[in-house]
Amino acid sequence: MTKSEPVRSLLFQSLSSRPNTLFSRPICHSCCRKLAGRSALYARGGGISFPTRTLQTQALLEEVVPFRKQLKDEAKRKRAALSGNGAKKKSTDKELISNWELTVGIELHAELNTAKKLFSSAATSISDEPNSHVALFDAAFPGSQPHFQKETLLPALRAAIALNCKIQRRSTFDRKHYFYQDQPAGYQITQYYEPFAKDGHITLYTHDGIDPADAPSITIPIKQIQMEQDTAKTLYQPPSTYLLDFNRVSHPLIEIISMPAIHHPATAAAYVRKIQSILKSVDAATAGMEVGGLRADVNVSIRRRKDQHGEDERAGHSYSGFKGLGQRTEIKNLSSLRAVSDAIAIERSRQIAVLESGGTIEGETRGFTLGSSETRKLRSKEGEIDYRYMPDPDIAPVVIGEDLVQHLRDTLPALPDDVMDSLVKDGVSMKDAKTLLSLEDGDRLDYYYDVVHELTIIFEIDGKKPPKKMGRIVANWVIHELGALLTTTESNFTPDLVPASSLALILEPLLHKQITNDIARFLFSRNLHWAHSREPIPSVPEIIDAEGLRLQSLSEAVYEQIAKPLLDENPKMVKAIKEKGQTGKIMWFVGQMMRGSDEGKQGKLEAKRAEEVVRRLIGVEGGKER
Ligand SMILES: Nc1ncnc2c1ncn2[C@@H]1O[C@H](COP(=O)(O)OP(=O)(O)OP(=O)(O)O)[C@@H](O)[C@H]1O
Ligand SMILES: [Mg+2]
Ligand SMILES: [Mg+2]
Repeated sequence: MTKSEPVRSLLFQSLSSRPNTLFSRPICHSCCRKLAGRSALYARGGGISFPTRTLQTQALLEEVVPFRKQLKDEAKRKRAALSGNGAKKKSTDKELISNWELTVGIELHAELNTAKKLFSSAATSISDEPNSHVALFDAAFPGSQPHFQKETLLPALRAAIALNCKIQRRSTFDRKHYFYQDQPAGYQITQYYEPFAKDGHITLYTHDGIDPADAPSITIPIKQIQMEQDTAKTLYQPPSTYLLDFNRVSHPLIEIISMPAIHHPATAAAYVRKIQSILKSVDAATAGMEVGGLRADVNVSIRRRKDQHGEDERAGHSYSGFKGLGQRTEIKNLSSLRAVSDAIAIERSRQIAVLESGGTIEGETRGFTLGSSETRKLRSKEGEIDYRYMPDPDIAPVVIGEDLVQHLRDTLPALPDDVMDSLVKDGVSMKDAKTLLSLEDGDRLDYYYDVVHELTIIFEIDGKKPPKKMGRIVANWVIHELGALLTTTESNFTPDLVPASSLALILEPLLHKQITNDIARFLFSRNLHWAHSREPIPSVPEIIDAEGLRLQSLSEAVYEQIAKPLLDENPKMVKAIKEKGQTGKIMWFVGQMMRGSDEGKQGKLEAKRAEEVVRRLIGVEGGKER
């Protein structure tokens, strides 16, 4: 919003006036980003660049190998060293891992889906021109005051309710002090002493991708959720330039803190994935990990398994009632599910190696780059800054009424678990239900519902009951048939590619066996073609009628003509069915009819009628209603 000169010159000053030597110690959450005294800094506002490189930095730059390259080279070297004795190492690793119990606690930072920033009326934006939405307070202009934007509470509350937290009637904001170039005030406003939500939990199931050892489900307690400000975004321009985009400064965040109750890397990733989908489903946070909308800090410790060495062998650390934990290290700022599980597994191996060789684990903050074979020390506990938390004197306590909480509870959108249950009830397989929930951030699921809705209306108008397998068939088309078509036409999914109403008009005659699968596919691809060519589209029923695509129901005689030769060729099977009552073999004949005949291949045969004919010809009546 404010594009005024004072703010721009402030951005310039706030960077250039700070001695660069301070950067040699990266501080706090998003800070473990590679800066460490190596970079030139620029703040760019509205297309203007302000060079702010200090003399010290200039001197350093001359001899510096870019940090990212150093990491890559190191990882390459490590991988090469490991590859020589890979197989043997893997089996010893497994043995060692089984002696130690891993414990993980996760801090998740999610950008809330709000129009305004946390303490100013500047707009939140992730794609606008850099530094175009910066209020005086966001840039820490002296004398500027925070104005808490109450609306930002709503998505935070929806998230907390969805994560089963107790909403605190009164919460407060505190200052967490640290210095870094992406934090203009020199402190971050967060909720340290009295967060707005506590004591939540989520349950993860096998289909969420948890480790088999946690099957069939595991409940992870959430200690608390707090609101806080985001920091500026640092844009790295190799080899040594860092640009700062202050649009992100003070974007409202929630930090979701889990208890140390996760014991497997896969479960940790499943936890993050599930929280991401819950936040999306209640419209609390929409931006995914790939754009930095969700960032994870993982805390990792290990302890010897109880059954081998007894209670007293256990380490003596504790956290919020969880006792006997090992010393934790914290790996900051992970931005993909893969990075979460890899970093944990790699850090576990490192800690095991240290303890097995008689060493001790130091409390450290570490970093991890995806693809690397190791976590990397950023700073030790002693080097840790004292955040000097203090209540923010400029922000009044937040008081949340029970009526608001109840209203949000009553109007909360369906959560992923509920959606999954209802899809499965509609006949969708668990696998397809999961796929629907995950594709295009839920857009494919919305498309599925639109198609089902359109079909329901068609059936209502026709005065018919929707067939039981409608959900399964729609899911199949929305996922697999559409997926194949998108691949062959190299298109990306959008809901208007083949409008839901058109797909419903294709599926209605298919469900009634009035057209074959092949014809339905043909109609589907024709619709997609029209969508691309932007020609006027004839309606689906018009094409079916104009081109005579509707199936005429085949006579009993045709079914018999297909079945009889099969029965004649397989007298032993017929005997087994007739004399030994092996009726399961009837479906073998049905399968042969459906797959082996021209009519079957064209989708003109109905399995149920084929079964009836086979039973009648063999003389075995009955059969399950399908
Ligand atoms: N011994 C341990 N092993 C594994 N995880 C732990 C251990 N002790 C604490 N944790 C986890 O570490 C996290 C601590 O987060 P919290 O925000 O309370 O503190 P912090 O990391 O010191 O603060 P911040 O990083 O926000 O400045 C929690 O998720 C908790 O479950
Ligand atoms: Mg924390
Ligand atoms: Mg932490």
